[in-house]
Amino acid sequence: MATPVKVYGPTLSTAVSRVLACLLENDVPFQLLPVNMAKGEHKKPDYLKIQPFGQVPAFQDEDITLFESRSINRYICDKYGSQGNKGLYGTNPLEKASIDQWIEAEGQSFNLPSSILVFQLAFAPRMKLKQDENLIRQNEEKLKKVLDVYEKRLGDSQYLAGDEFTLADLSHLPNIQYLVNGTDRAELFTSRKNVERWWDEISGRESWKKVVEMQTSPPKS
Ligand SMILES: N[C@@H](CCC(=O)N[C@@H](CS)C(=O)NCC(=O)O)C(=O)O
Repeated sequence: MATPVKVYGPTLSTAVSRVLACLLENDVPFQLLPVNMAKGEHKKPDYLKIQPFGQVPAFQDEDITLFESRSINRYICDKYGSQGNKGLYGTNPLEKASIDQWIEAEGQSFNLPSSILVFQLAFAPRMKLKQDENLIRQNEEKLKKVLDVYEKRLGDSQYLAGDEFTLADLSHLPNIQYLVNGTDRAELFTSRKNVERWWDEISGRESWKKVVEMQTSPPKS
């Protein structure tokens, strides 16, 4: 049997959970390796050898090491796509270009305001840090503008890159999960009817439900 791929980092990390969702979609066996971020393990020389920016996740498959969750996911689909969900990263250049376009939209437009809100609204209170109301307001406005674009797009097609669930939709799951279920800002999504329908569909996938289960009851290490 092939050696399981390795994912380094905690399941609560949005970038780690993005990779886990992709592995589960593709039925790829994996081993999760803990990185204790509270103790700064992600900045230690041994870890920096596999993730030079000192962030999670890092990923290993046989003798290759990768970082950047969205690139890792493209690799997983290219290599393992035939084991599980074949359509996640398209089957021809045009499909791939459309999926890439929406993965970029997620990475370049959606991710920054949404991850600032996740940190400020979900993590800061848990960490007993003071919230920055200005930053929250500014990023809420930015996110609303992005979601207005999504609302229009999702009125024309079932998913972002067309009528199939793809890596582009999957990439959004971690931040929306926190905003809808871990803050009082769910309305950003539920007040937009196409976005709400889309969120219900993508968050209802078995793969994502498993990731959320892993986040709420992480395996004992
Ligand atoms: N673009 C990277 C972002 C990774 C990232 O920001 N990871 C966070 C946790 S979700 C982290 O490691 N933060 C600690 C740090 O930046 O020092 C990816 O998608 O993999």
